[in-house]
Amino acid sequence: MAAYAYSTSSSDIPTPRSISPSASVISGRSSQSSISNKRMSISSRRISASNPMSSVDISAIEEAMKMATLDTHRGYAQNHYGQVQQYAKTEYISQNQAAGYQILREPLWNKGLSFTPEQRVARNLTGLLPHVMENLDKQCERALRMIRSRQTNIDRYLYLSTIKDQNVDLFYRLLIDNAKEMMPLVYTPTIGDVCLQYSTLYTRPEALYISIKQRKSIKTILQNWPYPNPEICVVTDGSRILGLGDLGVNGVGIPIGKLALYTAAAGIHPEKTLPIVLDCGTANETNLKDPLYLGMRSKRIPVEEQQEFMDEFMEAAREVYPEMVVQFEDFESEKAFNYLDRYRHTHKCFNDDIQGTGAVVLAGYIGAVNLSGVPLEEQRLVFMGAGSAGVGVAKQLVEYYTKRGLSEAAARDKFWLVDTKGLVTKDRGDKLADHKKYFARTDNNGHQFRTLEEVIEYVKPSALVGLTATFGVFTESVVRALKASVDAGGLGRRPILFPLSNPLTKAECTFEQAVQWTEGTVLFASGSPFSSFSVKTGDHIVTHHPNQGNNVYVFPGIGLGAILSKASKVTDNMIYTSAASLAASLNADEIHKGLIYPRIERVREASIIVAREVMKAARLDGVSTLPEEQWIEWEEWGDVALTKYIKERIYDPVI
Ligand SMILES: NC(=O)c1ccc[n+]([C@@H]2O[C@H](COP(=O)([O-])OP(=O)(O)OC[C@H]3O[C@@H](n4cnc5c(N)ncnc54)[C@H](O)[C@@H]3O)[C@@H](O)[C@H]2O)c1
Ligand SMILES: O=C(O)C[C@H](O)C(=O)O
Ligand SMILES: [Mg+2]
Repeated sequence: MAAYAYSTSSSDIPTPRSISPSASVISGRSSQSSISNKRMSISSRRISASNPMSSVDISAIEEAMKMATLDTHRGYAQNHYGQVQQYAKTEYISQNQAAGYQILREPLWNKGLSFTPEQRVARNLTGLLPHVMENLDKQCERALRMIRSRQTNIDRYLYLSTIKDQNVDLFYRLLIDNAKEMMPLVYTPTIGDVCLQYSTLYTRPEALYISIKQRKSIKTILQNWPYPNPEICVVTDGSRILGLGDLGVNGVGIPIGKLALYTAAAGIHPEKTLPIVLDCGTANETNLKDPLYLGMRSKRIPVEEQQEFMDEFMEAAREVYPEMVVQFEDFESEKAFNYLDRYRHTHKCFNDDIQGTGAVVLAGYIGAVNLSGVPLEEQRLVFMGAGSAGVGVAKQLVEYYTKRGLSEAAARDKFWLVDTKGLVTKDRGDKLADHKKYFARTDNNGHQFRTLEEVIEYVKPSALVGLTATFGVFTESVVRALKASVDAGGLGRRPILFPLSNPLTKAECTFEQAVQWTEGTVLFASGSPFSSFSVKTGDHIVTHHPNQGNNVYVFPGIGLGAILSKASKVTDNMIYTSAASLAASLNADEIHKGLIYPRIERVREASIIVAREVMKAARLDGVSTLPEEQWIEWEEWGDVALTKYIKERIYDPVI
């Protein structure tokens, strides 16, 4: 648990500093007295010390609130502090109420109806809340009823955001306990719609917004974040948001959503998460014409200028928050590859779309191959889409094959990548983007294959992966051709079909289509969630269960593992291990149902396994900076001890 000491010597603005270097700053279930509570207890101590009768004098409140809020973020704190003063000085509101009211207004302090009678008295909350005391489960029941009564998913999202703005514990309890229902609201697909309308839906800031015009102030802006020492940052420039293209600053919904899942799925304390959007202009004409658009109203800056901006951002981030892991998200492919190559050896960072997607699809592929009846070495894979995700996934799978004994050339030969111009070949006649060159085929004898049907006819694949951001490109004839090519011998071999594009409106085909067109034999995973469905055949009802092949199964565990192992960088092996451990995390029921990923309700359990194995990989690669004695102890006690260590450090709101 985090421990903080406040230096009061040189300035009236105390600065927090960790006094427990070996302890993680992720707060745990056992630590309901997280940093914010710590601040409050400091506040309360000072208040009661200054007045044993607990009638509070205004200067004590002022000082307490300074202690509570001025420690990290001046603008934010001054705002809070200003409000306290304002309330405290208002004729109709007593000084005691001011302190209590402030607690209820701070989403990280507010425990809603969970405050005990003692806490209500001690914190001047008496009468500010209805009489009942309710645990979080009860409060979730109320919230669920409200959410379910809303007509649209955007309305549900907005309701959830209101809860997040008021009571962080309640928001995360809801998300953790109702992952299947809530995740599609705070993440894909709803978050796609939210991003499209972000500038209209906007009510309050939830991220750092750094524009190219603020290049000289990046450090100051980072320091302005109200919570101390973030451990994980998700940053985008909004240039390729899901499959929706360039949304500019409106893309900030993605870092916000991903970080909500860092907390829900991996227990990273919400105070330790930092969403950032870099505003480099946008190519999106709709946004540029929208009078409410919140970003810079100008065209995207040139790639070179953004490179410099990015260098400055990465440098500033490392200087201001040296422990923070940076996750690159939804940068258009050229930048995605460049930034990953440029910073991966010098900064604690990884790219979710390239590496996270690579890992999650590898995990699903391992499971699917086991069920397919086609041995691993006989598999032939066609990828529709050769962008950051397509190439990232194909490379991860090549690594898997090489680890299983194939030469790199033989492994690479198993992949046929297709883009808008057809099969990617060396002699296609167009200038191939750098990231595609590795997979460009040379065995096509000068013939070019322009359509997916032609490619399937030529390759006879056993697996078809879609990362095109284009709805419906897996047509009936394509899927039927895939099935025919896999099971030409009538041996009951099953096709692997992964339409992975997000959100649902961009999926290459639907789950029902895939089942129908393959007579129920498909091994299916999609990026956004489809529902199970049942069909009656004769007396039998058969229920088909889809899989969600989304990087949410790995990025939270990769980030948590990197943080807890205090990794100096994120290595390829850490990413690879996340895939292998996810593939091994299915329970008996999931295996029995023929699933290839754990059910989404178990994403938190899976993330802990992934984090544990990522930590071990960090250690093996020599990038964990934890003390050696710690590792020796875990080696002695094994996974149980390491799992316990992780569980003790993760956020799990209770009461
Ligand atoms: N499931 C997941 O976890 C996950 C992870 C990352 C990305 N994605 C999704 O993958 C999609 C692509 O992401 P990206 O970063 O690779 O984008 P990208 O823009 O870098 O790549 C898209 C690729 O698809 C090709 N393409 C587009 N339309 C096509 C068509 N009709 N036929 C053939 N090829 C076509 C393009 O030429 C390009 O190679 C997005 O929808 C994104 O949401 C899903
Ligand atoms: O955001 C997601 O749901 C997955 C992925 O990172 C994407 O870009 O589509
Ligand atoms: Mg993404």
